[in-house]
Amino acid sequence: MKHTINAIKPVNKEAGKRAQAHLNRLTKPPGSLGRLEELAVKLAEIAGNPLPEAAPPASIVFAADHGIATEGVSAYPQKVTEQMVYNFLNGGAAINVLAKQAGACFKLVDVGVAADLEGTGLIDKKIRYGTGNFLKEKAMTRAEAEQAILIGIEMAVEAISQGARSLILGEMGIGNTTSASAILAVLRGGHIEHIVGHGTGISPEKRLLKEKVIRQALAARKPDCENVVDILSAVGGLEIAGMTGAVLGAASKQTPIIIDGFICTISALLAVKLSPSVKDYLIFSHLSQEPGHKVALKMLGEAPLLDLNLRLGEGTGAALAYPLLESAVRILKDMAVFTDEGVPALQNSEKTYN
Ligand SMILES: O=C(O)c1ccc[n+]([C@@H]2O[C@H](COP(=O)([O-])O)[C@@H](O)[C@H]2O)c1
Ligand SMILES: Cc1cc2nc[nH]c2cc1C
Repeated sequence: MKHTINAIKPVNKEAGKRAQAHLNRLTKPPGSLGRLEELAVKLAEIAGNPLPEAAPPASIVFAADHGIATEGVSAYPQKVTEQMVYNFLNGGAAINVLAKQAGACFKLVDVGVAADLEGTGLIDKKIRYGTGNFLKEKAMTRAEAEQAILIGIEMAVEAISQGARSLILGEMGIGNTTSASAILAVLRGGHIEHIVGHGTGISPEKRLLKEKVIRQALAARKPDCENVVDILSAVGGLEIAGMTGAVLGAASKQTPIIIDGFICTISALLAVKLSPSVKDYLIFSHLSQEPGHKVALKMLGEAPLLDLNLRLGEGTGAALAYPLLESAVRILKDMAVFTDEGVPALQNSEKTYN
């Protein structure tokens, strides 16, 4: 992990300036493509190249179970994590559809599902059969948390070595909004009412129970808010740690990583805590309905690209935002520039896309 963190460099601001200068010469009023221009500059900074690439993307979903689910904090039973893994492997989940549309290769990584799984395409990196119920015991050992981060690094680096030029990050784990909310509460301090939400769709009464469970668990576990591995081992999730690793791995390889909803953003927050330079490699796709997401994004000083009332996870919001990266790249590469004579003939581009 140290080796990867040391390999994370600040992004290349000079390449971003060159991209911005190019954007300003394109046949449009300066700045008129708004946030798409910001995205183009960001991609140039990440790649260290004013003409960056985003294609092809790879979609990586980390799956794991949560002992805290037995406290009745989710609308669904733990078994659904396993059922959804088979759905992912059969290509029937929302992320399969959206990753295919984005032209992404899809990877499903089991870091801690509480069942023995088998199937074509499954990447078996199981560390344990779900976390411990962190109301009663630590979620995992520090060694397990570190191992999950290392697996995440390995998965991201492998996808990039196989040709991915951007990553679409996602997760699956019944109960993981409770874990993510607990982590956010540790990092942020203060009251938790505004960060605990309805997850998969729990009732107002269950949401109050969820709040109580988190409050009691934090009082019992007392994680060190300055230590990412300690936080993960106290109240974390194996897939949350895996995604933190994937973020570190992508940043170490100067590759943009598209962050999905609430749980994924909490993983990103942990990665930024480990290495502040990571932040400039992250693209926040959408605003989740989970209230803690707004809080976490504010801590990072980030505004997501989309707001579609999503709360599914799996990387669906990240996959939906991916085409915007490709649009930013194509604007940089394919638009005509103003000449001394004014607007050039508009049929200037010979490039076509299928
Ligand atoms: O991505 C989000 O913002 C998001 C918000 C709410 C729920 N989820 C998904 O729903 C599951 C967690 O919800 P819960 O209620 O079981 O804690 C997990 O599999 C997540 O992928 C995801
Ligand atoms: C059906 C279902 C699908 C999911 N995908 C991500 N989290 C999920 C939670 C449930 C319950």
